[in-house]
Amino acid sequence: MNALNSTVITTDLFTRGWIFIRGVPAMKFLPPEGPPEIAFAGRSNVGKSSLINALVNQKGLARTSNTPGRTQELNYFVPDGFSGEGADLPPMALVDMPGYGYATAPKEKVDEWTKLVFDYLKGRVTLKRVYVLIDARHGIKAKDDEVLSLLDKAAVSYQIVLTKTDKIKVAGVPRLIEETLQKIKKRPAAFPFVLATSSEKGEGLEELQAAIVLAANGG
Ligand SMILES: Nc1nc2c(ncn2[C@@H]2O[C@H](COP(=O)(O)OP(=O)(O)OP(=O)(O)O)[C@@H](O)[C@H]2O)c(=O)[nH]1
Ligand SMILES: [Mg+2]
Repeated sequence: MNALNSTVITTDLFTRGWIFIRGVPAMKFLPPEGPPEIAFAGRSNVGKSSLINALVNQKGLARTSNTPGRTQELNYFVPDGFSGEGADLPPMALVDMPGYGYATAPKEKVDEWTKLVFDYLKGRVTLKRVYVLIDARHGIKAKDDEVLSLLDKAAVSYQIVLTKTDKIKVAGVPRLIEETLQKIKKRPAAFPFVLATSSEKGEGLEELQAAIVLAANGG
């Protein structure tokens, strides 16, 4: 184990500036496996890019849009201040993913990036945790179930994060968490806690930051 690997990651990391380092349009363009990667997956428009921006408190970092299909590559974000040369690697990377399900883009392109999402999720050694985002208004859909099954099969640790909780009644949140937990309780790779967030209102972000830090530290 070198000095870098023994560095303990803390939530202070989220108060630094973060930068975009690479957009990956196909598996062969992935960076060499190194720092732990934490990925954000979910249906198009569920709020993946917005959640990354909210986590690092930088509105324009990941591009967001009302039109589903905004993110079309695996976009890598890391804390600033690491050269990436030699042992000076960032302690972790957040990976924003294209959405699955539907998108305002030609079918060929959508098929291409859906394949990229699935290949990355099942085949990346340094992928430490996947946050699967579920819109609080819609709950788990068939396409989400497909992704959860893939992650179970590949034994990739994942946790469900409800998004856009500001769009439902406050009283509905605990009920939705409970319903979602019931749906995933038999899934072997699912973390048995469901997080509820609103990027818009800044809710649930500290819990998610703490969870990410634990995952990146290998916990
Ligand atoms: N009300 C509300 N709107 C949100 C929230 N998070 C995201 N949105 C909106 O939802 C839309 C989609 O957000 P994105 O972050 O671009 O979603 P995405 O999952 O990255 O979408 P793709 O890259 O297209 O797959 C945007 O119009 C956001 O402003 C939230 O917490 N509350
Ligand atoms: Mg996006």
